[in-house]
Amino acid sequence: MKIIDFNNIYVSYEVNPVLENINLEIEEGQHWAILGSNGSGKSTLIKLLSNDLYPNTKYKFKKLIFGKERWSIFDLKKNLGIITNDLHNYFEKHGNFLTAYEVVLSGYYSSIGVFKHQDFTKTQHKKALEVLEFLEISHIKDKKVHQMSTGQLRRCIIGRALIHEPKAFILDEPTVGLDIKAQNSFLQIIRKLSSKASIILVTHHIEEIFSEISHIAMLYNKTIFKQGEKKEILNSDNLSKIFESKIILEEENQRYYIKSIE
Ligand SMILES: Nc1ncnc2c1ncn2[C@@H]1O[C@H](COP(=O)(O)OP(=O)(O)OP(=O)(O)O)[C@@H](O)[C@H]1O
Repeated sequence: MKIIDFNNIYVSYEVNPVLENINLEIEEGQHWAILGSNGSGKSTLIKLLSNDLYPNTKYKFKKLIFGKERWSIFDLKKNLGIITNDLHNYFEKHGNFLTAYEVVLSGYYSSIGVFKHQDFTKTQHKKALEVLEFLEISHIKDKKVHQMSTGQLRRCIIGRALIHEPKAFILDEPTVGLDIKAQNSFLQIIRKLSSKASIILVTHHIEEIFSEISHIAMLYNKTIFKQGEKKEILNSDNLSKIFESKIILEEENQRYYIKSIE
């Protein structure tokens, strides 16, 4: 089953085209990194996936998510855990009185917080605890959002999606704002998550491409410049092109890093 099956998609903001001729097929079980420089259209691509934006109907296109053309927002969220920093910021602003446990539980109603009229079953409560355990944040169960570190809140937000056991997660620059240690432990959590669901990691940080990532798509010049298996696509030439710099990429123990850039 294909998670994403896109063909000939164009997206414009008002009259300006931002994405052109997007063709992308992502199979269940694969893990992808979507790479692109600032302004290359990564966020736009995510908005397309979350149905916050629609393709330009001037062009004949295919846009299937799990084989379906139409989704209700709620059903889509159950299948596809989309984790953006907008959501993180929203919780910081409007949900800072919530505990870690409540943030996770709120996923059942896709609400910001839990309310008296919302009923949760025993199974749902149990699941919320399991999710906290899996994400290694059981110890902050009763901690409130305003007392949490950035990494802790981000894990809670993943937990909020994880209660639905989605088949795939789309993570938009998930390590923004994390220090080196927090970044590393967060990446370990994402790797753990990759045993449960497909990961689509949207980033411009090469060193975040963990070993389980099997495929790469590179956005450049409003379109997908290259895509395919990591070993074919992730190289100095392709990176130099999309970041418009002379980049030497190195790999050691399945970790990639930029050796030099001019
Ligand atoms: N609401 C909008 N209205 C008009 N143009 C927009 C809008 N949002 C984004 N754009 C433009 O679309 C292009 C792609 O932007 P997008 O945010 O998708 O890039 P990105 O790859 O996510 O960038 P970054 O890495 O900086 O987050 C940019 O040229 C941007 O200026």
